[in-house]
Amino acid sequence: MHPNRASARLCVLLRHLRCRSAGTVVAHHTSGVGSLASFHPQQFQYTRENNVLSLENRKFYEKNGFLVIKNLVSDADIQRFRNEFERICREEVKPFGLSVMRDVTITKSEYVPSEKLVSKVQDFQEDEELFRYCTLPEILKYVECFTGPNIMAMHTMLINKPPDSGKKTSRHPLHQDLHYFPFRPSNSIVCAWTAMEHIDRNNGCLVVLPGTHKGSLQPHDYPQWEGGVNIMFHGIQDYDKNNARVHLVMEKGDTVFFHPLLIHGSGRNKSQGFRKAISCHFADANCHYIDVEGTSQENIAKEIVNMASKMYGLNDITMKDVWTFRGRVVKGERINL
Ligand SMILES: CCCC(=O)SCCNC(=O)CCNC(=O)[C@H](O)C(C)(C)COP(=O)(O)OP(=O)(O)OC[C@H]1O[C@@H](n2cnc3c(N)ncnc32)[C@H](O)[C@@H]1OP(=O)(O)O
Ligand SMILES: Nc1ncnc2c1ncn2[C@@H]1O[C@H](COP(=O)(O)OP(=O)(O)OP(=O)(O)O)[C@@H](O)[C@H]1O
Ligand SMILES: O=C(O)CCC(=O)C(=O)O
Ligand SMILES: [Fe+2]
Ligand SMILES: [Mg+2]
Repeated sequence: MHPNRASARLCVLLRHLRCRSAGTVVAHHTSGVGSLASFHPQQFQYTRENNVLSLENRKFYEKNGFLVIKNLVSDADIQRFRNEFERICREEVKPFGLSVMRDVTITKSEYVPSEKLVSKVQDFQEDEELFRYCTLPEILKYVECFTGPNIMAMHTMLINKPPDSGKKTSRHPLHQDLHYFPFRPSNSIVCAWTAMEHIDRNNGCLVVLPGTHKGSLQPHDYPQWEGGVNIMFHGIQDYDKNNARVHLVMEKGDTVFFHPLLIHGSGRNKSQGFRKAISCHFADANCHYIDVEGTSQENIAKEIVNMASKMYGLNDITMKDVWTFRGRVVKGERINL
């Protein structure tokens, strides 16, 4: 799309969304505890009752901040996501709003449209084929246990972790996703991350620090890595090195649901293949925006807002605008976000 047309479209959209949200009554969900939770002997804080999670599942998530569901997404769906990703890389389609990221070691190399030069695509909310992931009933069924029935898909990514160039830039530093999000409460946000192939320590699996979702949001910044760091890959500067690290070995279709405060990252890809995963962050539509000015999130907010302003040639964009623009309702109604 021509950049002027794109920014004109964005202006109209933002005006519309600002009007809409101005008239909305703010109704906060104060806790993640569902109405039937009181029938259980223990109180749950991070999950809601809806007859999908077994008691064992719920206890696991409450304690650890993540839950892996095996074989949740079909091979046929994953093949469709792969096909569409390849079409995007070959520039056969250019979904509105989508960002294509290359590894930091090759950002200055000549641009050839190829899957081998793309490390991730982000914000595919306007790509019907990839966005199907965020609407799959088998995914939403689980998401609802964390968000409740009004569900927004807030942030979408397909990660194509490249074989490491030798500079270790394929790592993703340990971080909490909440660092990027100007909405709360955190217990009403969940990430779904689906392995698109077998993923283990060799090709750079997810690494999680179980139980860290019970802590608070930590300050994040670029790690001091000799070989360079990818843009916006902030990490926690000093996390508890004694905390157990768990490497999540996953098969194609396996899906992990995790809390936005859970500290996680991913290791180097030592294989020759491009390790693929697709993910979406969902939130309860009742969540509310917060002002991150003066908080530890200010550094990333500045980067995100600058990037969006550059992308659309607009200079009065706010963090709330960026996230309002990215968000899509996938179940129930759009409320505050
Ligand atoms: C839990 C969620 C975590 C999240 O990630 S939340 C969302 C935050 N991230 C985003 O929104 C990323 C959105 N995308 C972008 O910022 C841009 O698309 C992106 C990746 C910079 C590419 O920009 P383009 O304009 O398409 O490409 P370009 O090649 O002209 O680059 C613009 C400037 O950025 C630099 N760059 C691109 N990819 C990089 C990388 N991987 N690491 C470090 N720097 C990188 C590039 O060198 C260029 O810099 P300069 O202008 O020449 O100084
Ligand atoms: N020394 C370190 N300091 C800070 N973060 C690290 C360090 N080493 C690894 N990490 C981060 O921890 C996570 C997992 O690392 P992991 O040890 O699994 O991968 P790796 O170091 O790339 O590979 P491996 O240890 O299997 O050779 C990643 O997010 C990585 O960025
Ligand atoms: O797939 C990965 O390597 C993890 C990415 C991640 O945690 C993120 O982008 O927030
Ligand atoms: Fe993350
Ligand atoms: Mg290591």
